[in-house]
Amino acid sequence: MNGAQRTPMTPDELEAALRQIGAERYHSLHPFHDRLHGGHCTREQVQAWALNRYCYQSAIPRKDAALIARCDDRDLRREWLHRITDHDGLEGEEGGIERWLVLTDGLGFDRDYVISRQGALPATKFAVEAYVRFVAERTLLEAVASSLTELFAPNLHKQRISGMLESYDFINEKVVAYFRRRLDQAPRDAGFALDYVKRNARTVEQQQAAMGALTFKTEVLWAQLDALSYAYVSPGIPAPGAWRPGEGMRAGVEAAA
Ligand SMILES: O=C(O)c1cc(C(=O)O)c2c(n1)C(=O)C(=O)c1cc(C(=O)O)[nH]c1-2
Repeated sequence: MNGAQRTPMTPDELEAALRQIGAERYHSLHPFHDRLHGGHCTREQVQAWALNRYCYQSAIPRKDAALIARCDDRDLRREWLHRITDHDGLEGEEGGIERWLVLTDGLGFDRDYVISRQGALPATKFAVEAYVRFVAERTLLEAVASSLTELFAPNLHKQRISGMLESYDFINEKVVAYFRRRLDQAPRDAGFALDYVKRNARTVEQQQAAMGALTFKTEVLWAQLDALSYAYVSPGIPAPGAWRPGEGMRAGVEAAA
């Protein structure tokens, strides 16, 4: 389980090692999440979080397309494909990105402003693009393993749904629909990815690469919350050009807020 290890772990030992990475590093541990779920964010801080997270959401289908583009295995491509439509939607069936925009609508944002990503923090953009590039450039095993943070997402989403509904009068069932839907989607996707990694990471090197990919991904998520905290909590200095409270709202929303 460390750099000196010479004998590969069994698949179940590998799973335990991957879960340990989540237990130690997943962004559920970030103080921004306590603040968000515990009702201690201002409306502006919730707005900043949702605006920045749109960048992540909207890049996920590009990341999944990058994985498919380099995959010779037809079964894996078929299995991975629904991840794209889960986010982009299908004719007559809205996807996760639309549900995320319902959340930003509920927070008063103008959709074009959100979609333009012009107000996102530089660190958000860099972290998200690093994830897309990682998946495009590293081995397929690492690309699949980097999605394994989703193993840990459902607990976080459950806390988020109940915490935010309870704590904020500007959050309602309609705007948390994104997270309710992920409660079914994420375990299915993470279960498949975990099984793939357990079957394909057989050597010490492959197992270390899979663990490294998951660690990298926890850093992609953590860096986004660090940046958000610096810009909008303390010291509260958004980068030049990044969103400032009141910007990017739909006409008339500011007066009602
Ligand atoms: O709210 C969250 O904390 C959170 C985390 C993650 C994750 O762990 O990567 C994802 C999501 N949400 C999510 O909604 C989502 O669609 C998603 C896709 C992926 C991925 O790596 O393919 N992660 C996540």
